[in-house]
Amino acid sequence: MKRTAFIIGLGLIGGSIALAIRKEHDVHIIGFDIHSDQLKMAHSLRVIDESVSSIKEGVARADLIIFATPVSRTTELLKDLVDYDIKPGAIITDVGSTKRKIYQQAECLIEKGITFIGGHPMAGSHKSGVEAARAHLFENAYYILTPSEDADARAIIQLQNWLKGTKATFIEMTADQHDHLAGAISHFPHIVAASLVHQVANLEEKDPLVSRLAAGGFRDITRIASASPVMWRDILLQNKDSLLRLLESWMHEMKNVKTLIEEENETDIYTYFEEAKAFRDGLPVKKKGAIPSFYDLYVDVPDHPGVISDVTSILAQHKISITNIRILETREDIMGVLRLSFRSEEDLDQAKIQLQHHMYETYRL
Ligand SMILES: NC(=O)c1ccc[n+]([C@@H]2O[C@H](COP(=O)([O-])OP(=O)(O)OC[C@H]3O[C@@H](n4cnc5c(N)ncnc54)[C@H](O)[C@@H]3O)[C@@H](O)[C@H]2O)c1
Ligand SMILES: O=C(O)C(=O)C[C@]1(C(=O)O)C=C[C@@H](O)C=C1
Repeated sequence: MKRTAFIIGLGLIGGSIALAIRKEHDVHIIGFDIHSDQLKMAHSLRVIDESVSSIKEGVARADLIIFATPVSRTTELLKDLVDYDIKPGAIITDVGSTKRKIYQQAECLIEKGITFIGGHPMAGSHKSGVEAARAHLFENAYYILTPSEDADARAIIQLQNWLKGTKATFIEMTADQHDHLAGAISHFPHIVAASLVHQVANLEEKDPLVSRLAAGGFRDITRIASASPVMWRDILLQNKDSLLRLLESWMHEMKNVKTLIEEENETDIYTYFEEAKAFRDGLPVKKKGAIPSFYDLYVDVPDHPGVISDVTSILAQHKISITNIRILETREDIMGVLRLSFRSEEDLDQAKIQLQHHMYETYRL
């Protein structure tokens, strides 16, 4: 008989996990979402096989239960689980971006002998909803698991086996360590991105030209500010302590930068950027972690008509698909830059070879 997976919250991540599970397992997937349109959409996209009208009903039938709701909802929903019938041997997990509060809430399940292993696939998008779900979303990403100290090693392996279709790399840590690290590389950058957008929005009231000028760099650094406000409100509230500490140290750092500019300290300003560049350039590019989110290749292109169709036709001739294309800069008589995004490392490598063969200068950041 087919095993059953139950996904609660059929948005971007719940949908992507369901698709990844289906890729590797002959499984019956049931789903629940408070928004009936998401549930219907998940059904018609074949993300789930069946919907249920309550969490209690799905939980009673499932071998694997995955909470893919915003983190504050997950904490609340876990509370109710203590009173529900759960199949012996069933594994419960979540995909939330914070881990400590969820783990604390799950402790009452763990004490009852129920297997709960917190999880966080470290990849995503600023898009929401099941329509944006993709089976390959987590390919090459880290998938953090936060099992309790005395968790059964076999259950951890079983969970990894359920999730092997994600093609992610599993890594274990405590919930506290997770929140500390995710605070620095994911949650805090989100606050910075939103604050930059606010700064420009405030300026726009005085000079509407500013948003028309907001191009490459501003758009790159603020992409994530387009993500779900519900999801990010919850993350900030659940990782309050780490974020307050990070804000303090950021403000201290900004004060130092302010002094460097006030003093026109050429040497130290240079060193500030040089050290940041060295660290950023040294980050692993092949791993999908916080950086980069996509397989991006940059191509220098002269600013003349037909160049974009030349690049795309070279790729088409070699059957290399691009998932996105963007012109980052074109000014008269100046080289422009094309940013091409690919689905996989292999596509990117092939594109690089073919474009270089046609004398295009390519590079990765
Ligand atoms: N978006 C990302 O980049 C990303 C990456 C990794 C992890 N996460 C985490 O994944 C979880 C889901 O995020 P998402 O991006 O898929 O959001 P989403 O908005 O696309 O999906 C969330 C879904 O949960 C449903 N939902 C909300 N409250 C519910 C409830 N009480 N019961 C049942 N369903 C409910 C919503 O209707 C929605 O369909 C969050 O905990 C988030 O922190 C997000
Ligand atoms: O790529 C993006 O849009 C993301 O913001 C993804 C991102 C991240 O910060 O890296 C966002 C939150 C998740 O918990 C995990 C991944």
